[in-house]
Formats: sequence, C-alpha cells, structure tokens
Amino acid sequence: MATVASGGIVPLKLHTHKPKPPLPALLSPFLGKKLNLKASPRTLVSNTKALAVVASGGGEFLDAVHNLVLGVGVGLPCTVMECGDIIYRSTLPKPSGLQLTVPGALLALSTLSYLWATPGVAPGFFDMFVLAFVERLFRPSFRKDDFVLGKKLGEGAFGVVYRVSLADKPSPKNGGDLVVKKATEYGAVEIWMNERVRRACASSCADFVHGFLESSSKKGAEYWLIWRFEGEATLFDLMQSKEFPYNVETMILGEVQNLPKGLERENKIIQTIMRQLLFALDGLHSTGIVHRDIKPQNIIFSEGSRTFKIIDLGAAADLRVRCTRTVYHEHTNSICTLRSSGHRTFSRVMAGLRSDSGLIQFNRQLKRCDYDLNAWRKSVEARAGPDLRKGFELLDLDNGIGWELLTSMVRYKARQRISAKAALAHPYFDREGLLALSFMQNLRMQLFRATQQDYGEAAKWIVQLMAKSGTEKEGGFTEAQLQELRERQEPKKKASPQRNALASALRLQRKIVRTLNESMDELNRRRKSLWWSRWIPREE
Ligand SMILES: Nc1ncnc2c1ncn2[C@@H]1O[C@H](COP(=O)(O)OP(=O)(O)OP(=O)(O)O)[C@@H](O)[C@H]1O
Repeated sequence: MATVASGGIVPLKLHTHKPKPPLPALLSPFLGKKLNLKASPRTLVSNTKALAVVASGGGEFLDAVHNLVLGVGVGLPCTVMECGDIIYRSTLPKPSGLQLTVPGALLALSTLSYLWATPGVAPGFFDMFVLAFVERLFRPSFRKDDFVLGKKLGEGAFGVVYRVSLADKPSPKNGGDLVVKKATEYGAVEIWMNERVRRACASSCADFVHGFLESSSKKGAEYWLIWRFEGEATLFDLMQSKEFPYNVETMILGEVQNLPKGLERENKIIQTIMRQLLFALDGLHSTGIVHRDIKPQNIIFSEGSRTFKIIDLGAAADLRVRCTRTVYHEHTNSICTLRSSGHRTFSRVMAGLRSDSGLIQFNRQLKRCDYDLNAWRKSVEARAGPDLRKGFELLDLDNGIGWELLTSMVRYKARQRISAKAALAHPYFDREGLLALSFMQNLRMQLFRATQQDYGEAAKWIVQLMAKSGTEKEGGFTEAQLQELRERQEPKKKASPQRNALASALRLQRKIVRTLNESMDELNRRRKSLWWSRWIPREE
C-alpha cells in the first residue's frame, strides 16, 4: 500500500500483518514523555516517524491524529495492522511461524494416513491429474487405419477381440503382434482401468498399448483397446488338457522337474501358478482395483515373461474413484474378489470342478453348507469320486497346509477372508518341495492362524480350551458351568407377534432403501458415462 507523505512517497508497504506499536509510543511526542529508546527497532522507527511529524509543523497535526486513530485499532485491516516496508523489513520482529501442537500433529497424521491408506485417495489424485496427463503427452497413439485385422480371438457380451498387426511394417519398437478389442460403451471404463494398471502395476495384467473412441457413421461409437499379444493360451485352455498341470510345467518352471509324476510334482506346479496369480491380484488390489471376474478364461499365459497375467478388466471396479462398469451390490463386490480366486484354486486342484456344471454344483452345495468349506468336505468326502479324492489328497499334503490356505480364502464374510498379500505370505508358498516346516515357518503359521480367526471363533476356541482344563480340582470352568455362562449371555429369543412385525417392517425398510439406491445408481450411470468419455482420446 503506498501512502503519500509531505514531500515524497513513502516506500511500498508489504502486507505482513504485524500488530501496531503500543499506543504510548505514538503518543509520546505529544505528551512530552521520554521516548523508549530501548524498545524494539520497529518501535524506534515509529517513534522517529512520529517525531518527524511533529517537526514538520502544526499542519501535520492531522496526520498525527490519523496515526492516533490507527493506533487504537480503528481503520481498514491493512491500515490498522502493522505492514512492514521493503526498506525496514529486516527490522521487523521475526514472524511467529507455525506452531506444532499435539492435537494438530495427530490431526495431520490421521489425515495423511487416511489419504494414503488403501485404496489411496492422494496417490489416486496424483495419478489422475498428473501422471495420466503426462503419459498422454508421451505415449504413442494409434488410429483405426493403423491396424490390419487378423484372427478373431474371442467374443464376449461387451466386445469382440482380434489379433492384429500394424499396417506399417512393425519396427522393433512396436514389437510383434497386437490384440484389439472393439468394445461397446463400457469400453471407456476398461480403457481407464488398463491405463491405471499400466501406471501402477504393469506386470499384473496384459501389456496395454492404447485406447481410443472411434466413431464411424456405419456402426456408431466404438471403443478400440489395444494390447500386446501375450500368448496363445489362457489358463482355461491349458486346464482343458488331460495333461494338466504337467503341460504348464516347462512353460512356467523352464524345465521338467526331476521328480516322478505324482502328487508332489503336481503340487509344485499348482503352487507356482497360484503364486503368480496371487501376485498379480495383489498388485491390482494395492492400487485400489478389484477385478471381480477372476476365472481361468481371464488369465493369459504371457510367453514373453513366462508368467500368468490377468486380462479383461471390463468388470473391474476402481475403488479410488468409484469407477465401475455395472451396478454391483456391495455384497457381490466383497464376495467375488478373493473368494473367486479361492474357487479357482479349488478348480485347479479338483479336476471335477473344472467344468461350469461342476462349479455350479459346488457353489450350490457350498451355499447349503452356509459357505463352510469344512462342512462341505464332510458332506461329500464319503461318496467322493477319484478326482475329488485326489484333490483332497493334494491339499492335505504337509499336514493340510494347502487346505488351510484354501479355507481361509473361501469365506463368505470379507473380514474373515484373507487378502492376496496375506495369502502370498502363507507357509504354503514358503517351503522347498515337501520338506517339513521349519521352526520359524511353524511359528509363522501359528501367528497366521491366530490372526485369521475372527473374534467369534477366537472366543469359541478360548471357551473350549477353558472347558478342557476346567475341573473342580484344577480350577477353571467345567463344561456345565460354561454352558450355563453361554446361556446367560445368549438368552433364548422368543418369537412373538410384535417381534415378527418389527422384523418384517425392518426388512421392508431395507428393501425400499435398496430399491431407491439402485434407481439412483441407474439414473447416475448415464451422467457418469459422459464423465468417463472425456478421458478417452477420440480418433481424429
Ligand atoms: N493381450 C492378449 N494377448 C493374447 N490374447 C489375448 C489378449 N487379450 C485377450 N486375448 C484373447 O482374447 C480372448 C477374449 O478376451 P477378453 O476376455 O478380454 O474379451 P471378452 O471375453 O470378449 O470380453 P468381455 O467379457 O469384456 O466381453 C481371451 O480369451 C484371449 O484368448
């Protein structure tokens, strides 16, 4: 702020709001009091200014009054506050700066941990507004005319997939063949997911090259998605062979193992497939993407990296930005992540479950057993055919370590199901061949078991333990006393007409809320699809 004083212009004032010098310092020239020369340099400056005002004559009296008014705090903010000037800036008292307080630090920490916790809101923003933008600038883009369509590889509900080659001679930079999916309106979401994966965990999925919207007058709008051609076979194709899993052995392990054909060798191959699949899934989950359609048909063997990779992100959901192709219920979301990969493990081990009908039957039986895999096993084991028996034998190797991992993956409640990361750390993957578990591995397994129990199960386990040790002589609880305790804690619920009416009212309320939510989602979908399409490049 510039102020005009007599005879010249006072230097520009900076808006570094500092409180005015105390009132006595301003009054002192008029009251004839001794000036406080030991005051801070800033006060000294103000005093000098005030003295200059007096010296310049009575005509300046008005200015002095003006200063007085400002001194008591009446005036516009920038006038009332002490604004330092460029010349005397160094003489200003040091700014007080930020003060760190314990509640402030806690608040900042919890905000940061919220922003960085999975699915990662803050990294998501950075990815969306910085990385995605920069990537678009530098990555090669393609147009429809750049490709020569080849063999049709597949056709799903949302698109047709072709093997293609580039119209221009492929340069070493372009690599070999590509794969194109011509997709419907939902292709926009699939492009989004593939780009996210390429930036966050490229090795988990097929190598995505480019995606764009192609609007032809004949067919209308079509999304084109391009990947590198990873290989000829999906896991599903490989599983159809009678030779499975031996037909995969050299593909993933590089050589035939020095072991006779049998459970031990098969187990090792299946373990490797599972490890690769969980690794890819963990990559996706860590970046906040849930695939929601993991099945052998969507796992391709990459000949280049000799690993299994995930394809078809058309049904995936991005938890960071709540992006998804279809409206799924939360419940569906939660059960089809690891439970589905658990199912796949199962079908890999159990030949009888590899067909669709086998899997459908298994799902029905499991539902009847309230999604309890142990109960299911009890119900079918006695009359199991040779395939199922072989599967159980395989999972029972090494004290049932495979079965244990499987049961922790196939659980109805999400909170009881282990994550892909935890599954990878399971001792099932952490041993050489079929050697007995080391002391440390045993310890880890105990820890794993303890942490996998949910509180209900843990309480049951403790109660049982107490019952075993409880005798009149030894102390503790006897089984009878514990039964009494249980009954006291869980009074039998009587079904009365009022209770039934209340339950029905609650059910109806939940149904109305659900229907409303679904309708809102449906209404929002169109708006959302417009939002997504803004991110997709259009063919010029
Ligand atoms: N990157 C790739 N490399 C080699 N083959 C691929 C690749 N991507 C897809 N394929 C082949 O194309 C087939 C179909 O692919 P995908 O599952 O993505 O499409 P879809 O099932 O038709 O899609 P949607 O279910 O979304 O309609 C696969 O089974 C696989 O054989």
